[in-house]
Amino acid sequence: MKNINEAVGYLKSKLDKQPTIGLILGSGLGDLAEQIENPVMISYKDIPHFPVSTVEGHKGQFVVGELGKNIVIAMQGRFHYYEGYTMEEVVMPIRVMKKLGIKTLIVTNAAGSVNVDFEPGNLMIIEDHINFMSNNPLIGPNYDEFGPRFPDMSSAYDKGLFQVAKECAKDLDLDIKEGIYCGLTGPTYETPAEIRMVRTLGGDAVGMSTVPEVITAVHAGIKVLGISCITNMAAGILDQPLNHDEVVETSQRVKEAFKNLIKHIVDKI
Ligand SMILES: O=P(O)(O)O[C@@H]1C[C@H](O)[C@@H](CO)O1
Ligand SMILES: Nc1nc2[nH]cnc2c(=O)[nH]1
Repeated sequence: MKNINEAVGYLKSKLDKQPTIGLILGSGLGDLAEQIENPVMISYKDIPHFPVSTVEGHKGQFVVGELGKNIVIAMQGRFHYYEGYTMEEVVMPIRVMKKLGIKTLIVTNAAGSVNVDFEPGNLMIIEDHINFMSNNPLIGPNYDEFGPRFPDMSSAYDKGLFQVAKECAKDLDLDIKEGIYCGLTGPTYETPAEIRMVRTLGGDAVGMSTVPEVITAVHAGIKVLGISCITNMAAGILDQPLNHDEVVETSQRVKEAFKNLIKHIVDKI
C-alpha cells in the first residue's frame, strides 16, 4: 500500500482537478485520449513505483482533463501480465485511480474474434469475461480498504453502463456487437485448437489484458464498462498468420468511430 500511496501523492501534486472516470486505452487506441480538453500529461516513468509500458502502441502516460462535463483520467498505455509484471503491478493503476477518486472505469482493448459473425473493425461491448489467465490479481493478503476478501463477480460489467453504450452506439448508427471476452496471458496468439476450446467455453473474443484490471476495479467498488476493438479473426479462422502490426493498424482504422462512441458514453455517465 505504501507504493500506491506514494504514487497517488505524486499524482495529486500534479493535478488540480479530481477525475471521476478512468479510461484504459488498449493497443493502438491511445489516440482516444486526443479529445480530452486542457490535458495534463504525466509519464508513467515519473510516477514513484509505477511500471512502464513496453509494448508498441502503448505510449506510457496518464492524460487527465475534461471530456464533456466530466474530468477523466486516461491511461495511454496499459500493463500486461505477459510483459513480465506481477499481477499486482498490472493492476496498480486501478488502485491508484480509485484513490484519485474515480467511480467509473471504461476499459478498452484490442481483441481477436472467436465469433465468426464478427469481423475486424467491429466494436464489442463486453457482457462478461472468462479469466483464463490461471492467475488472479487478488491472490495474496486482501486490501481491506479497497474491498472484501471474496468479491462478488456476478455483474462485473455494469448493466446500466452496458445499456448506455448500446444506446450511444445506436445513436451513432454503429453496428456494435456484444459478447464474452476471454482473457489469456499471451504473449503468443492462440493455436487453432485453443480457439476451438474458447468457442466451446462460450467466448466471443480473446485478449491478453482487461480481466485483471476489471477484477481489481470490481473489488474496489468501481462501476465497469468494457469495449473491445475486434482487430483480427482469431487463429485458425482465416488461413493466415496473426501479427501485432495488423492489430494496431485495425485499431487505428476505427479510432475515430471509437473516439466518438467514448465521448458520447462519457457525456451520458
Ligand atoms: O492491450 P490490449 O489488450 O489492447 O492489446 C492486445 C493484447 C496484446 O497486448 C496485443 C496483441 O497484439 O493486443
Ligand atoms: N489473445 C489474443 N489477444 C489479441 N489481441 C488482438 N488480437 C488478439 C488475439 O487474436 N488473441
